[in-house]
This record gives sequence, C-alpha cells and structure tokens, in this order.
Amino acid sequence: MASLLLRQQRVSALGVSRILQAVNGDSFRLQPESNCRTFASFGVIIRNYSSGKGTAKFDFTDLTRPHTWYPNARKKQRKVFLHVGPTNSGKTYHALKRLESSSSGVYCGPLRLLAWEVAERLNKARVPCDLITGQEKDEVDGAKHKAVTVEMADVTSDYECAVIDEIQMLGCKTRGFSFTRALLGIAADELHLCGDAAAVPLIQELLKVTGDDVQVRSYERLLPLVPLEVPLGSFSNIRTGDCIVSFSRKGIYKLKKKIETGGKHLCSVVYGSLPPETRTRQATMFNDASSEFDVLVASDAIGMGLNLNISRIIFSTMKKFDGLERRDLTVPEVKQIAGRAGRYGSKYPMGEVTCLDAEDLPLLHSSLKSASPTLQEDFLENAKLSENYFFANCEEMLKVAAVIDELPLSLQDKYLFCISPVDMNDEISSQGLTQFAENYAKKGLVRLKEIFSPGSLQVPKTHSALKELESIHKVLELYVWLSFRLDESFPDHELASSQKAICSMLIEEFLERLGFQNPTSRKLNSLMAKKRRQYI
Ligand SMILES: Nc1ncnc2c1ncn2[C@@H]1O[C@H](COP(=O)(O)OP(=O)(O)OP(=O)(O)O)[C@@H](O)[C@H]1O
Ligand SMILES: [Mg+2]
Repeated sequence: MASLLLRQQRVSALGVSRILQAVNGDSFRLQPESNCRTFASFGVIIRNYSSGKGTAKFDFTDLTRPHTWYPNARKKQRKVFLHVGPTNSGKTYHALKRLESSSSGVYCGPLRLLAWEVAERLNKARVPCDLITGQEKDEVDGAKHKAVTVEMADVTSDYECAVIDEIQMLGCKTRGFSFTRALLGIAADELHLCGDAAAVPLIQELLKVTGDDVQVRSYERLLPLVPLEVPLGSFSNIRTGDCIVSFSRKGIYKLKKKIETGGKHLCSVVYGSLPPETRTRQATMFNDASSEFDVLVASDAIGMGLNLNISRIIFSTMKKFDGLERRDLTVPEVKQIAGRAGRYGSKYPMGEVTCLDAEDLPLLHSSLKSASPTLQEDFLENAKLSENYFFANCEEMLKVAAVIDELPLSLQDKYLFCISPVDMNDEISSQGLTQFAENYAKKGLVRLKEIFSPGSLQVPKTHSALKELESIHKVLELYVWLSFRLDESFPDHELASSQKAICSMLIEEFLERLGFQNPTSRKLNSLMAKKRRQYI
C-alpha cells in the first residue's frame, strides 16, 4: 500500500466550522481558526474542499481519489518509466542520463547524500543543478534542474523530466506519504521511477486512474554479488574495501576500535545520527583510494542507492532493534545492504558478502535467495480510503503536537513545528524544539543566542560528549530548517549554519583522533594530518 498523510483539525460540535487540509493536495487552502486546541488529535481523517471564503463544500469522507489532488500533474499525460532491478544494476544511472539531457527536471531521493551526489554529478556534467533539502538550499545560476530530498518535491512546477529514486519507499510507514505525493503530484512529461521490482504492481495499480502511460524496464546486476560460505571469524581477516555493518552507534564504535587496534586499517564511519555533511565526508574518505581510511563501519544508513567502493559487506549481526523489538533483518533490508558490495566501475570485479559469525550465515544466504515481498494491500483499516492507500504513521508528529498544543500558535505554525525534523527521542533535541516554539509563541522572534552560546563548542573527549554534540547539531539543524520557513522570526540563519558546520567538524576531529589511538607509526599520523587539512 502507499502511504498518505493528511492534516486535520477536529470537526467542531457544529460539524462544519473547522477546516482541514489535505497536505498532499497542495492546491487546497488552509484556514486556521483561533483557539483551536485540537491539533494533537491527529488520527481522525477528514478532508475538506475549502473555498477560502468561509463557506465550503464539505466532503468529509471521500479520500478515495488522491490523484485528483494534483491538478497540475493531471493536466499532463505523463510517460512513466519504471526502472526496476536489484541493487547496483544501473537503474538510477539510466534515469539520470535522461534527466541530464532534458531541458528541465528534478531528482527526488530519499537521502540528502543521494540528492547531493546527483547535484554534484549534474553540475560536473555542466547541467546547472540546485540542491534543495529540508536544511539546505544551494542555488546555482541559471539552473533548470533540481536535486531534492523527496519531502521537498515541488508539485506546482512543470518539468520535462522527473526522477523519483527508491520508489519502493512509498510503502514506508513514516516517510511513504512523501513518495506517494511525488508519484501522484509531480507535473513532468516524463517521470522515471527507480527501485525494487516489489513496487511494480502497486504503482501500476495507482497509475491506472491517472491516464499516465507506464512502461517497465528491468535491469540485471552489473557485477556479481557472491555470498561467502565462510564467516569473517577474526578481525585479523579484515581487509581494505571491507564494510562491516552494525545497527547501533555503540556497536559501530566498538567495531571501529577493534579494527583499528589491529594497527592495519583506519575506519570511516557512517550512521544515521551523524550530521549529513560528516557522513558525506566520511564516505568520500572511504571512497578515496589514496586515503588511509580503507575500511567502513556503517549502519543501514548506507543501505540506499549510495555508491561506495565496497568490495565486501560483513554483517556483524543479522538483528536490528526497530524501536519496538530486536528482530531479524527483513529480506529487502539484507538485499539493500548486501547490494552495496561490488560497485560497477570500482576496482573490485565483484561484490562479496558474509557475516561475522557462522551462525548468521543461513539467514544471510536464504534472504539473498528470496524474492522481496510485493508491496500490497494487506489491510483495509479505513473503509473511506481507496484500498491502495494507508495513512502515514504520525507518531513522531503527535509527540511534537503534545508538546506544543497548549502554546498560543496558529494552526499553520503548529503544523510547521510538527513536521520539522526534530528527533523527539533525543532529549536535547526535543528541549530545543520546545524552547524554539515557546519563544516563537511569546515574542515572534527567536534568537539563537537565547539557547546556545556560540564559541562554546569543543572537540568531544568522551563518547557521551560526542553524543551531546550530535544532539546539539540536531538543534542547530532544526533552527536552520525553521529559518528557511520563518526567516523573520528565526533571523540567525548564518550563525546557526556556521555553528552547525563547526559541530560536524568537531565530530570529525573526534572520529579522526579515535583513529590515532592505535596506529603504529608516526608516518601514519602525519599522513592523517595532511588528509584532515584536505577534507576541511
Ligand atoms: N551503463 C553504465 N555505464 C557506466 N557506469 C554505469 C552504467 N550503469 C551503471 N553505472 C554505474 O554503476 C554504479 C551503480 O549504478 P546505479 O547507482 O545506477 O545502480 P542502482 O541500480 O540504482 O543501484 P541501487 O539499487 O543501489 O540504487 C554507479 O556508480 C553508476 O554510475
Ligand atoms: Mg539507485
């Protein structure tokens, strides 16, 4: 099923006075009402066609036709190409070739790293391309192309060509609605969708009603991926080009330490809560053959679309805590991660994959042999929805809603805070959000200095200080995000951006110092200092 998100205010006692907006339908108008304390009551799903003048035609229940929410896209008969196949099979490559040769276009990816990679690539190919993510806007003179994270996709502009990468994510409970919105809403003559074949039947079904012309192109892996019969066993068997996978931050640093203690390798690290720019630099260092960082320790943050020079993936575990329980990795997860090994065009002729422990090998082998389960309708929770859709998981938003519900803010502002990139499970980050929202409600102006003293940042000395710095980075990132949307009320955009950059530099400094604890020779130290200068 494809995910949808709607925002709502509860219908008042009279039943008609509260106004709702379908977020997916950018054509709808929002009419916030005062004294509305109902924002935390997401969950009841209602849609309204607002006239903008107080009188409105209501259709509270019919959510069965989301494709009609995007009139711009519906004016076109789009040519839709579905590029499907396993990882590393050239799906994105072919879609990007088409994007590059079009007169205007947009690339929508699930990760900032991917959007960044595409903007780099197009600009290098002399196709000026803007980079737009929730937190950054890098505009290039004369650009007719954009590389964006899917949440930033614009459904009001016209493009010749659009690419939505990792389209199977439209089934994702938390972020899927943005993929659904992009799929139904982008007004492009040609729409290229790249991803897992598991999404084909659902997309064909969803696009039956749009009048688009849909073609499927299947790809084969460009380099073989070989599941090994033997586990890694000992860390002394680690070699250049290895990527060892762990799903916890703690686990990642433990592995890094173990490998570096051997004195032969230095490890780049990539995991979700690292600042994105740090992730990019760590990945770049690993990819650079002249860098001493020849081994990667990563979480599943590397699992989507990224091109890394990995020769062998080693699963340190086949279990992952998903917020509720520690469970086995799913077939698509194993395939996505394992598929990172053996990048076409790198120096490795094939990819290999294994586990640290022999007991995990059977699950690895069986997962790689299994077909990914197709995305399909598995429940009809709400009879008012068309059977191909389900509602987005709003849990994270509800946590924010609960915090800001009492504040005297307009519905629009409350909604903005609800969709902001805050990690409410992180104490510092959630305190940051609360304070921003409170100060904004009180004074309409939020100065960064009120909650943060510039100049106070230092290289962390302990893991808990590192964690704190990661959280501070999140708060600064939140400020930058808000400053893009409420620029007059959050005027310290430059300061927040520069402090954010310092934060990630300090984190990287810590990561590099970790690498110094063990290396054997002075020569290596001076090499590292040189590298560090290069990457700063
Ligand atoms: N025909 C080609 N010529 C040259 N390079 C190619 C070609 N096809 C793919 N590549 C390169 O191979 C690598 C993998 O391709 P790509 O990223 O398109 O794979 P993908 O199928 O999208 O994988 P994933 O599922 O991981 O996103 C990239 O570095 C890409 O530039
Ligand atoms: Mg890809």
